[in-house]
Amino acid sequence: MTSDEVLDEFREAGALLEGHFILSSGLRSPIFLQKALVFRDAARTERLCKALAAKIGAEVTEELTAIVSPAMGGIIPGYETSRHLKLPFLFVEREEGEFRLRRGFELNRGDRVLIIEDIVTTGLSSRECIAAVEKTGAKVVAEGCLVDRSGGRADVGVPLTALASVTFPAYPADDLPPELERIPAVKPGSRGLQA
Ligand SMILES: O=P(O)(O)OC[C@H]1O[C@H](OP(=O)(O)OP(=O)(O)O)[C@H](O)[C@@H]1O
Ligand SMILES: O=C(O)c1cc(=O)[nH]c(=O)[nH]1
Ligand SMILES: [Mg+2]
Repeated sequence: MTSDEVLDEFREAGALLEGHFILSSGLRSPIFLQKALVFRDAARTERLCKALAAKIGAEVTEELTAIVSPAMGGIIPGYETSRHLKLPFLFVEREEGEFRLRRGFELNRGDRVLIIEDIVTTGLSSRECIAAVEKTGAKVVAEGCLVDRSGGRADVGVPLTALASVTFPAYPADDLPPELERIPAVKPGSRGLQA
């Protein structure tokens, strides 16, 4: 699957949004990939994650024992990719702002983990997820994501396999172009949400 074909899946799902968005990192962007609209279609999700699993199979030669994804966005693609790679699937979720394994999930020193993310922008959420996994003594071997919207510039600290690599603009909040200043900003993601 090419990057254009992956973006077409987002477009067809109505998930390629234009406006003024506050990203998880705090950066602002005129484009947002609303992955939830992709994941509401199981067949579309399967197509994307099957292709991601195949790309990971070709690029990651080291043995893997588990997949871990960061909630919320990573859970559905992580689960679906685990089905194709035939690996156990776990997720980390935020507790007082920090990613942790909960719900009886455990990893140990022998585990060799693949992280699966939905979208990578700055790589901050990926690095936080990797730190949480490594606290258990497990080793993070590689990461896969559906879309790397940094066009390969984000450094997650392990080799990253992106099904699509694209460059979408992102700006610091205090350095917005005039066309964004004019639109009220919305924050679609879950980081910082209060219960
Ligand atoms: O590479 P980054 O700059 O960290 O941005 C990408 C992250 O942002 C989104 O998560 P978000 O925290 O918005 O919450 P969500 O997973 O609930 O959508 C997305 O799911 C990635 O985890
Ligand atoms: O950087 C983000 O927070 C982000 C960007 C994007 O396009 N989609 C998303 O879910 N999160
Ligand atoms: Mg996320």
